[in-house]
Amino acid sequence: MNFTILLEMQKELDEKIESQHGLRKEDLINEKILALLVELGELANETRCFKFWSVKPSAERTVILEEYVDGVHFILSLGLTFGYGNELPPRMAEKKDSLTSQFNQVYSLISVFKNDISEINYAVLVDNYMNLGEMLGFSWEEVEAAYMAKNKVNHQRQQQGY
Ligand SMILES: O=c1ccn([C@H]2C[C@H](O)[C@@H](COP(=O)(O)O)O2)c(=O)[nH]1
Repeated sequence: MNFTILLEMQKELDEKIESQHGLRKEDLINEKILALLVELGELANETRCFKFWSVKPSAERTVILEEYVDGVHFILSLGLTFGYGNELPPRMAEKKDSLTSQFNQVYSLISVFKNDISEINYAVLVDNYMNLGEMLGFSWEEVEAAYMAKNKVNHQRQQQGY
């Protein structure tokens, strides 16, 4: 598994967004961290994994996958900002024993990364976000394909003045 193609696609999308809106990626760190936290919340909301007070089922798998790859966009985008993500270390993180705990773990790791933007903290975040994807039942091939589809939509949105 490698990120090379996705990083290249993310770079192209980010550059389009930056030039269209007259921004520099170095100035968008806070926004992208918050965007990632928000996407993670949207993802959790669609799974409904923490809603012990409700009997409604989770959203459809495709909806959950789309939310998941929105998060992948911002993770890659943050990696590109700091030159991280080209060489990911081997998968080492252990999965938590419930989806809710895994979500809380990823939230914590986004904060850890925000407070100390190091390559190791980035790699640990990526590792745990990938574990979250596996716990949601997604293969890497599915994630890649869904990422590519959403990346295309994001380009179209920019062209249409989103
Ligand atoms: O610099 C950016 C800004 C946004 N997005 C993408 C990530 C998500 O797929 C989507 C989020 O857009 P909303 O649907 O939340 O507006 O935009 C990027 O890839 N790079």
